[in-house]
Amino acid sequence: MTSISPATEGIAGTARIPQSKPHMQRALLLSLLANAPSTIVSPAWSSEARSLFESVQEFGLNISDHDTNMLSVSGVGKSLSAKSAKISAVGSAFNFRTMAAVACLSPGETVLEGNASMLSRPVREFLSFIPELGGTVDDISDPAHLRVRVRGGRRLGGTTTVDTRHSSQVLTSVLLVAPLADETVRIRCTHPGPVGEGYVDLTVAMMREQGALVERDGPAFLVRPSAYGSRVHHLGSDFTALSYLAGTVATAADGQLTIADYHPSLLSSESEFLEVLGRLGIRTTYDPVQRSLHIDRTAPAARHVEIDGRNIPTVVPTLAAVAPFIDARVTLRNAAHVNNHKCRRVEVMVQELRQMGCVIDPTYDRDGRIDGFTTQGRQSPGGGTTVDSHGDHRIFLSLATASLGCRRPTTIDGVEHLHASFPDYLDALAGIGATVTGAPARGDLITA
Ligand SMILES: O=C(O)C1=C[C@@H](OP(=O)(O)O)[C@@H](O)[C@H](O)C1
Ligand SMILES: C=C(OP(=O)(O)O)C(=O)O
Repeated sequence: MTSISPATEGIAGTARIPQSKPHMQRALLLSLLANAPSTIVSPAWSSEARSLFESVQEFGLNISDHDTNMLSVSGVGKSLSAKSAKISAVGSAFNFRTMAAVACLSPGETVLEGNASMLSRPVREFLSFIPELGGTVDDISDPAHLRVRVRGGRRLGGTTTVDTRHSSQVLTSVLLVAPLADETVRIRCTHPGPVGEGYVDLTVAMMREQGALVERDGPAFLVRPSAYGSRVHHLGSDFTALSYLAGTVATAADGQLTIADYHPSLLSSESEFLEVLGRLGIRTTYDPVQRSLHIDRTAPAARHVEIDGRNIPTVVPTLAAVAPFIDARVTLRNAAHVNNHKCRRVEVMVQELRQMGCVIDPTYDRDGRIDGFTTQGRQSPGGGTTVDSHGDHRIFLSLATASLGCRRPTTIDGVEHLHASFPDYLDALAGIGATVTGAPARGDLITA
């Protein structure tokens, strides 16, 4: 068990964060689907990126050169075929959904498998794009695994309707493979403004950079047959990883931080998050020459800071962790979809923060679902307890952020899941002055 002590002396120093996981995953997929060589500069090797890397190799991605600074590969374009019949996405819904879409392009049969956490997420009932575009899909799950068998279509194309209320990832998955269909693909979204829209915009931007012909008209997309060309991918920084360190500027007794080698990404969710931090009184100042991001504390922008969680799903748990330490009321709404993740992230954060002694209440949407949280001003929670990260890296990271502001050390289980997005997190935390005990050796973290 890992224990994090109160940061009564404050935090200070310089830290580094990983490159963006969403960019890395898209870069791997686009590299497979490209007809030409691609290079990923400073690849971001989280366990989820590694697992996707293995999957795209199964479909034919070829490595030409690989060291810590550079990954050079060549893709197969439309000539996809799975070498092995089985692809494992472990606990990553992004990997499962995107690989299901990729399997649609492959003439053979592919079995995709995910762990038990994915059985309770909106994954299997949202694969109807496969038959709508001309492939077939059978659900062969058992109680411990989500498992589907996908067979690609002879002639892919047509119209598919995507439900965009629960996740943006299905839309991203269909979009990514659509240029390689034989005929034009039309995608109709059930609702205007998908949740996590910034991620869809990132998908479209990266597709266009590689030559895909994508048009958007409100909730409708039209993708014409086109080829993905060669690309050198420079990944931005991972703003969700940033959130856990930026949050410590509010939760620790005092302090300021510098993030070295910070590269703003193309994600609109990132700029939205930095704007929210500013309103909470966590100021970020970017120096484009030094490529550093300085973070310090100022006063919140209002007595009641209201946040819309729709486009910033990954940082909703971080904001819940930070809210009890802000000198203002904080209310975050429109985040019911964040309960569709590795665990029911909003509900779990409210529950575990209460266990640590925080006063935080859930908010409800019109259908009576928990859609956010509200706090009433700066608190001094007791801590001194053990909390559960529910097997979810983002919950561990968020609870660790809150732990620095408690009066007694907090023990958090699930450190082994940090590898999913931020393998060097504990070193970064120790480097800014936090006291962490019981941390495992790096090699003991889960690697896939
Ligand atoms: O496309 C992506 O890379 C992601 C999309 C979002 O998923 P949801 O729309 O399911 O929240 C986000 O939460 C996830 O961490 C990454
Ligand atoms: C993107 C994430 O999860 P998933 O792919 O499982 O939705 C995440 O937890 O960072």
